[in-house]
Amino acid sequence: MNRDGEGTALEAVGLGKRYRRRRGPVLQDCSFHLPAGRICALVGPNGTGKSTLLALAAGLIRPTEGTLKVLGTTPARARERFAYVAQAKPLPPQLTVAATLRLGAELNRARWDREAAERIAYGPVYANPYADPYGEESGSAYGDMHGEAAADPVPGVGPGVGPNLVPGVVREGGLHPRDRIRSLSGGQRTRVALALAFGKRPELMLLDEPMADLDPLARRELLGALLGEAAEHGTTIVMSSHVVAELEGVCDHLFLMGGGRIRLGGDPEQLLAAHTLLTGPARDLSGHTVVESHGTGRQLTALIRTDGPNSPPTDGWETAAPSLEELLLAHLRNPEAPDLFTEETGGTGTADMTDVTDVTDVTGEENARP
Ligand SMILES: Nc1ncnc2c1ncn2[C@@H]1O[C@H](COP(=O)(O)OP(=O)(O)OP(=O)(O)O)[C@@H](O)[C@H]1O
Repeated sequence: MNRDGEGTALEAVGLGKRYRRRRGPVLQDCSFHLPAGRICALVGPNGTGKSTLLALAAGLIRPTEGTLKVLGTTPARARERFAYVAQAKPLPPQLTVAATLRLGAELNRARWDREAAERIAYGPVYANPYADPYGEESGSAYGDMHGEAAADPVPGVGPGVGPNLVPGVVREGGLHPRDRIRSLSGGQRTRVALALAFGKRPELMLLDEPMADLDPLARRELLGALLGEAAEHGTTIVMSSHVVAELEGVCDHLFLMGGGRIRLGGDPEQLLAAHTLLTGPARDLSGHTVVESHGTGRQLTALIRTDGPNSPPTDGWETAAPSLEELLLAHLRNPEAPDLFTEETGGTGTADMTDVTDVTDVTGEENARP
């Protein structure tokens, strides 16, 4: 339990991962703490180790150094309690959607939530309240594996629409229980993979770029489902993403990865409140922690830390609160910006938000982008 009486979803201490001896480490001395019940966005440039961190948490690979606890124990011991959706979303191509969900149910007998899984897989497909999405005639997982799909008993309704469905209610891009995995688009596979994750009713969901190949409507629907799940069951969600705009207002926790570690961590509101965006004629910003600055000619835009001992300068600067996108972009542009963690998130050896007194004297000039 942490100081607020919450459990801990993830705890890394001195975590390191190196794939090949001759190559540099992907993660190095990475320490952080994620309280349970948060919806956490994991962001960072390509190749910074987001998938690696999620795979370590899922127990698919082992750390080279340090430890990563999942739900207070090792990933292996926590296996039943978390769900992991990989970027590649490997699913058995020969199975139907219904058989895949049945397999999920068989593998997770103790906790399977059929309704939750079907809600995600089929979305608003069913208008018939008596519909049985598994359809008795759709056969067993074995039958499906061996190509024994049932013939469509509703003549003229069209391919993929079965007897338990009201014709015309399968929305465009929607799934039917008897669709085979191999016939699905990338976004439709994502839907099935997320359905398996939801059906498991996990305490923790580890999602590697879950929204990448979904259309805007499906994104909205599935983000809504994730929020509902987290609110109703206190599920912790960790999801990597490159789409910063969709994270705003959804996540109540943020991890920015870079340089083999978490560079920014904590409640996005608190992280934003610790920064000010300045615009004005270029001049000396020494005495302030400048995260990043860039300018055209004599005009400068700078993101500075405002949680240090110095208040933001007011003389001639226009000041504004940064957006989440501006905060992240500034840190991405300047990998040298000092790390920042809200109090509850920082691991061993990390900066604490209450503790950023070591103000680096950086002028806008020195830190300007070329
Ligand atoms: N199985 C592997 N064997 C060797 N190197 C690997 C392996 N998996 C990842 N890497 C390397 O580790 C680094 C981090 O990769 P990772 O996939 O974790 O990054 P990422 O932040 O998820 O990237 P992206 O945003 O592009 O998905 C990369 O340099 C990658 O080449």
